Amino acid sequence: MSKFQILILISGSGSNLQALIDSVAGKRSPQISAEICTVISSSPTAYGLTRAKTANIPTQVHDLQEYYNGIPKEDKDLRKQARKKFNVDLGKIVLEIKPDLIVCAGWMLILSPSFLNPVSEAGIPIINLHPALPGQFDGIRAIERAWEAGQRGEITKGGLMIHRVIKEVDRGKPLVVKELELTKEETLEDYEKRVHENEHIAIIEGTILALEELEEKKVELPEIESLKLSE
Ligand SMILES: Nc1nc2c(c(=O)[nH]1)N[C@@H](CN(C=O)c1ccc(C(=O)N[C@@H](CCC(=O)O)C(=O)O)cc1)CN2
Ligand SMILES: NCC(=O)N[C@@H]1O[C@H](COP(=O)([O-])[O-])[C@@H](O)[C@H]1O
Repeated sequence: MSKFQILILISGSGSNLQALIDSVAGKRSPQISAEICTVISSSPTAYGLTRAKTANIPTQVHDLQEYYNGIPKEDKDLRKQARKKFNVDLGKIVLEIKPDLIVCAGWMLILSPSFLNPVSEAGIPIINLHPALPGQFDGIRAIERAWEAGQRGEITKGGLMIHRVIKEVDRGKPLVVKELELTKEETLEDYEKRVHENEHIAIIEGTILALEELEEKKVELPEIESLKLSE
């Protein structure tokens, strides 16, 4: 029986991609029973591309800056059109590959409805790793912002989550949530290290949960089809 195919979106170092690569290869538990069909990076210099190539995983670069080339920063409308085409084209690339699941593992660009809608219509779920608790620090620099809030005594808990990707950034349904105590004595570097260690576990757990949901849907479908035929 063919294995589920996972497409992974990255933008940087790819340490979470590496955790998924190692899990799929059986080098890290729990093991993901699926294949990584493609890694797409938003940056041509992302070290994650090297990690993927080392693991013989096909890679592509989908660089927003290439879409912005020649457009002055001040030309907001033209840049908006270019960004929309970036999303439309990314959707076409993904639908051509037809993965079963998309994992955002450090993908640092907001995905617009021009991408999300066709992918959703194709029935391809997307999950994302975010280094903050649900509703805590949406967007970028979440680790730093959580640590700073801890330093100000505003919060005592930070953490990270794996969540469904919807239009509203970092507001999709959480699949995995890991809370981390924040103390004023801990340096940002040490907190960041703890976050990353837990991310590498959470991204495997979240991917397995998403695949299990796909499996359940696959099992349900024939039953529904057979019920329809018997009517
Ligand atoms: N529609 C969605 N897109 C994305 C989601 C999501 O939940 N819904 N998750 C993000 C990942 N992410 C946080 O986990 C995130 C990444 C980047 C940004 C962001 O503001 N990016 C800016 C550029 C930032 C910069 O480089 O200065 C942008 O896209 O213009 C927010 C959240 C993946 N996408
Ligand atoms: N908002 C998204 C976001 O901040 N994602 C963060 O990018 C890093 C990717 O690291 P990696 O490239 O080593 O996997 C991770 O820390 C992840 O939480």
